[in-house]
Amino acid sequence: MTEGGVTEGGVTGGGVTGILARAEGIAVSFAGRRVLQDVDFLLRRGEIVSLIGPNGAGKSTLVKVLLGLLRPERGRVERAPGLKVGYVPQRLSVDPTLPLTVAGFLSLPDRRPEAQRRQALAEVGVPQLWGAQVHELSGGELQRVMLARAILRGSDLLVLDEPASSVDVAGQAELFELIARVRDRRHCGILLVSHDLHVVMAGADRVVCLNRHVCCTGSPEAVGLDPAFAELFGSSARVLGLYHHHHDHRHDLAGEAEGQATGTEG
Ligand SMILES: Nc1ncnc2c1ncn2[C@@H]1O[C@H](COP(=O)(O)OP(=O)(O)OP(=O)(O)O)[C@@H](O)[C@H]1O
Repeated sequence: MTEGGVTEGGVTGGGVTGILARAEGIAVSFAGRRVLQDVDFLLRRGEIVSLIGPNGAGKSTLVKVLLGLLRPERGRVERAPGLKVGYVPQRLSVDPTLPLTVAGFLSLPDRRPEAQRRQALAEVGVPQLWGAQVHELSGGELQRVMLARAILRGSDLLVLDEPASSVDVAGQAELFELIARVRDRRHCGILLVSHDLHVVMAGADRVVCLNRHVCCTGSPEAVGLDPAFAELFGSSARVLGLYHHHHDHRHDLAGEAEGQATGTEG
């Protein structure tokens, strides 16, 4: 039924290549409907990559494939041996009747020394939240606490789902500075997943623009100027400037590509 393959020993995390995860030729269908087609993706240690695309573009599906939570119908996935992934969700549903402080939450599922927990909270800029109740945190605070938890667990790869959705514009700039600092200090790979094009401009090393296939990829500047990006994001993309890159396919009304994509890894 499937030709998908997952290899855990094929790449050297933090070694010669520094590749944390790689996917090649990925295809996924749900109930006979193709949601990913011929997708290549690469993430290296020390890199911040933004995976962007409109709602339903297949971003979460690709992340699940990369993390080994979903087996692709076609293609190949490789992960660095023993890769530790820290997932920072958009929000977390916490039972408000369950008292749980941030300090306690940082020790889930296994206990961590207080000094390490305090240091992780300080590293993400919210040391004052130590005694706060998790269910009372704002969206932005919760994301920082989740980030602290991922740091504490020594994650090699941090995946942040819609990182900018719960914070205002000023908060977003701060959050992205923080993400860059975490990358510099921990030398982990960071994958930002978003349908919000502003995330593109927020300090990623590389942007991958997905709409069932990789429409364009490269530096934020190059992607911001790509007509494929403009086509996906409409008029809001046009404020980003001029186009210089060619896009040799169009999307039909169902979002399917007509013709060939030429997106290459930047
Ligand atoms: N388990 C599933 N069963 C059936 N269809 C699914 C399943 N998971 C995702 N899909 C469909 O696959 C498509 C891609 O979904 P996916 O969640 O990957 O998109 P996304 O880019 O992450 O979207 P968003 O930005 O809205 O979160 C959507 O049309 C979705 O309805």
